[in-house]
Amino acid sequence: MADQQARPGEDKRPSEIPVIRWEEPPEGPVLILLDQTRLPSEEVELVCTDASALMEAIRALAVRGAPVLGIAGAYGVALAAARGFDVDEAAEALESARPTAVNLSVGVRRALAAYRDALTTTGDPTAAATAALAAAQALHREDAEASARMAAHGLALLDELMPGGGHRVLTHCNTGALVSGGEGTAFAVALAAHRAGRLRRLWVDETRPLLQGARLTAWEAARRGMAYTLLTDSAAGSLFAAGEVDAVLIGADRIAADGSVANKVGSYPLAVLARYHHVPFIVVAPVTTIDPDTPDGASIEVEQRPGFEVTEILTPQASAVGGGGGVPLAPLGTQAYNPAFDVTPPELVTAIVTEEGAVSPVTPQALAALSARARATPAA
Ligand SMILES: CSC[C@H]1O[C@H](OP(=O)(O)O)[C@H](O)[C@@H]1O
Repeated sequence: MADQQARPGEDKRPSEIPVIRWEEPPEGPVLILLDQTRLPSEEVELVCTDASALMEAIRALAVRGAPVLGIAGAYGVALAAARGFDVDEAAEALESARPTAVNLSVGVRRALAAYRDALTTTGDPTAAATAALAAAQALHREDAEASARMAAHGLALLDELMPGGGHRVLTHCNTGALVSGGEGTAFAVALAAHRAGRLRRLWVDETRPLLQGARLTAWEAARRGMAYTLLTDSAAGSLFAAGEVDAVLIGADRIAADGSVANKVGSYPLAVLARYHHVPFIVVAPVTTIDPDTPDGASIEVEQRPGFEVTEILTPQASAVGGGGGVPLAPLGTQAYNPAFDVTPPELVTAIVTEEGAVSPVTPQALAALSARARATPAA
């Protein structure tokens, strides 16, 4: 098997284009995104001038991944305020763009609260717009700091579970710098292990149907000089059976109060495989992904996506929202089942790693204590 070998010393961010950035050209403020639907073949900027454009970008997964969705949602509220649009309408539209990732709502609501508070105290829409932007920028900074802390806690857990290093880690979907204000969540742990010389192999699930693993994680791992190997999702089982996986590291889009974890579809089968083969199944996510208002896994709304994402290979020209135009993989008219996420019950989760530390076993009480600790920790 011709695996990619580690390239010590090479350690570059995924792109020279930031994943998300706010700019204020003379014609008015804009939110600029690195269009993730065009990666890895093209590094293209997507300029959003209003919340509607940002909502479409979120729906198309041009910007994607729970933590950065929260950052984007907050900037979207600031954009609407700065450009004089109806802020409440913009907030509602942004929150509806993708229902499973709780961070989107967290970011939108944080900027909206800042806007409303400032408008109440000053009566000045400009001051309120400034407050919304400050909230988005603070969230952006905090996420970068949280990513670094998750990486450190996650590596410490890997070393504790598997003393001696040489970790062979399997990951699913994409959880690197493309989903974060920093270096990501689960991927950031693998990157920390690589930098410490303790990552023997990163197994990268391609992650059908939108191929976040093949298109994005493999690309990030290559830029970071990591030793990685791409595999089809269906090949993961044989890797476990061959004893080639020491741990599974995945992200999360929403963690219910009971510890149920919603994440990219295909995560739950990995949890079952990990349990059967006695391999740690580790979830890495910021505390803000823990949603105390969602009691259990059955309460999590799982986003259902269009069938053409399964029945077609989407070319850069084929919109991931408009649909069609891709290369058919199935007979025309084929109906497809396409949940974007699945839910893993807490009993299959070895640990949840956050910026406040790791929780294991995963219990409602431990998660509540973690959230309380985060609230008590001063923001960056
Ligand atoms: C840790 S955020 C990344 C998270 O988001 C992905 O979903 P999507 O690509 O649809 O935004 C996937 O669930 C990842 O684990």
